[in-house]
Amino acid sequence: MSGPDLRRAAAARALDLVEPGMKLGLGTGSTAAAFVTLLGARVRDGLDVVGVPTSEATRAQAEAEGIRLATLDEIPQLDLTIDGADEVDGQLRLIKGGGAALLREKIVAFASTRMVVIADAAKRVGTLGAFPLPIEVNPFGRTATRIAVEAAIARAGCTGEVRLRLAPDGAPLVTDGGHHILDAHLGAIHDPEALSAALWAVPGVVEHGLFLGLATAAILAEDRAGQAHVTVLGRID
Ligand SMILES: O=C[C@H](O)[C@H](O)[C@H](O)COP(=O)(O)O
Repeated sequence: MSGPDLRRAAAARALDLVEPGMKLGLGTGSTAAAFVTLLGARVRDGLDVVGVPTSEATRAQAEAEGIRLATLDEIPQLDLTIDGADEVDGQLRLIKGGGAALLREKIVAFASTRMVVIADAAKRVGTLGAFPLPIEVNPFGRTATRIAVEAAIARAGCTGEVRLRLAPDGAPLVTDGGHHILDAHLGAIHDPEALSAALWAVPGVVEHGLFLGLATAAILAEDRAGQAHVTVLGRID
């Protein structure tokens, strides 16, 4: 069973949570895209929902699917956000931002009553940090910010290298919000709360990819004897 099949299985389970009239946060990435595709089919069958996209990429996809969209200024409180993740641990703590959408994703998740993560079960980890932690920074003073970020990481008891994320053309990647991304290759984050607080103390850090206390459930899909098997962590109702 391929990755796309597993992503679709997790997305299909999440679609069961959607009810008519819901205000939805629409995540970013390949798994969230699978959900938007399935949601689009339901909308064309008559389901009435409104979505707030977490990236320009998701906005374009959702528009093409015919999903009614709004901004968080028009709808500041959402019922449910469905989004992917790069890592999820047993306490539903996440690393997100592999697709550089972490800032809007976190704003939308924070504005949602429920955030349900959908992912290939391979994203489940015992300890966060094998996936490089994305840290979104203002381009102004980026080198000074990077040095301060490295010091904050050390203060939080982590070690590793911090690298500027580049776009395919070799220039610094620019997020939807006009910022840059530093990827912290840490290996293991034993105290995510301490690292989050340390990063927040650095001026120039706009957001980081640790999502702590935001996800209410995770739907994880894995291959069992050629069939997609879905496991739910947390409360799905
Ligand atoms: O910035 C991107 C997001 O946080 C994605 O949700 C995350 O990278 C997971 O993406 P995918 O479902 O493609 O693995």
